[in-house]
Amino acid sequence: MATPTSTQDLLKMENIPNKGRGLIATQDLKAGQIILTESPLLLYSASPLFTPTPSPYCHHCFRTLQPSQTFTCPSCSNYNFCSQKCLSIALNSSHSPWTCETLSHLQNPTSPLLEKPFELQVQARFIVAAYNIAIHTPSIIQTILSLHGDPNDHDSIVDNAKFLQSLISPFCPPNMNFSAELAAKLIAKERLNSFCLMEPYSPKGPQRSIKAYVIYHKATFFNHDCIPNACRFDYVENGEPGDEHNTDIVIRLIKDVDVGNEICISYFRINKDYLTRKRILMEDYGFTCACDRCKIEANWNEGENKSDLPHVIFLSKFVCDKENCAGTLAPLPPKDGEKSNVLECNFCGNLKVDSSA
Ligand SMILES: C[S@@+](CC[C@H](N)C(=O)[O-])C[C@H]1O[C@@H](n2cnc3c(N)ncnc32)[C@H](O)[C@@H]1O
Repeated sequence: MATPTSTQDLLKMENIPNKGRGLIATQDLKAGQIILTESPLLLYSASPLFTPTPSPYCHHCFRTLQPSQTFTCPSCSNYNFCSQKCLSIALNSSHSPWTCETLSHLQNPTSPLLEKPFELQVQARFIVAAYNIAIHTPSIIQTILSLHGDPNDHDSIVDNAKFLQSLISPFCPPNMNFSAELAAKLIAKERLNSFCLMEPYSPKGPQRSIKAYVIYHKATFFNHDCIPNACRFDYVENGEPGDEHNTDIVIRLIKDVDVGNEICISYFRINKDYLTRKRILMEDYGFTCACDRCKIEANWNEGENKSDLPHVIFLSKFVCDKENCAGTLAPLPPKDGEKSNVLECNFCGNLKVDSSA
């Protein structure tokens, strides 16, 4: 596993034709290079408010809880933490007294959220987390509001915001101007800019589900490409309990990138077929991808020999072939200026020697 190192400012934000803002290389960069390591602006649980079993993850750092070492919120008894340190930090930040009290009301058995879809229950968590940040660090909310996304992007945003605001407003501090309009803007930003922290990989288990959502300030400006030149790693289970850097995002290059070229990630697993990618990108992100791979795949004829196409070669090299994985492989960081011939999977962590390097 690669140890994240500090990253200099290797990226610059620019307007990219037909894509909005994007990130470009400020110098020639090598495959495997870590180009960004960044801590969350906002992090919240993807677990619905009403579930039959408690979440198996620390409610602050999202490491897997060890049953013999669980620390519970002394006020609500609903939330568990992996260590005394995580609990103490959480009580002054992510699980502040305001959050604790508001979530307790929303999770009351008479709560109107009980019968609502899981998606709305998770949105309630997001609004509580965002308002909690607004109370303690208002500048972060201004940053989130400056991101891409508009309440009119999706039919349900305004209605969901009104409903959630009606439930949360009785607990809002009177001096804070929290409103349904603000909630709608926040939901719109969250929809387009959040990353998922996934459950640990298991070769036998079902597809991994999401344990938390995270918004990062700079990483959110990576645009999508179906043949990305970078991919995202996280090391959530690493480090000592209470060390919060485990939720940092690490972006590593898959290929060399020349100065001035845009660096893109894929917004989902790279092995998805053309029609699935097209649908997700339109429904979830509101755009049609015009990358080289999409242009070719949109016009593919049945029976055509595809094995020598650049993106087919790319996929055969950089899609992890471990059972139940299909993560993206990227070289380990270069050492002493030398590129590594070992590829690491960003889902399962498997290491594989690249015999073609
Ligand atoms: C997470 S934001 C990326 C940063 C964004 N470009 C900005 O200006 O803030 C995602 C949005 O960027 C745009 N985007 C990302 N990749 C794109 C692409 N390949 N083609 C067109 N638009 C893209 C879409 O509007 C998408 O909803």
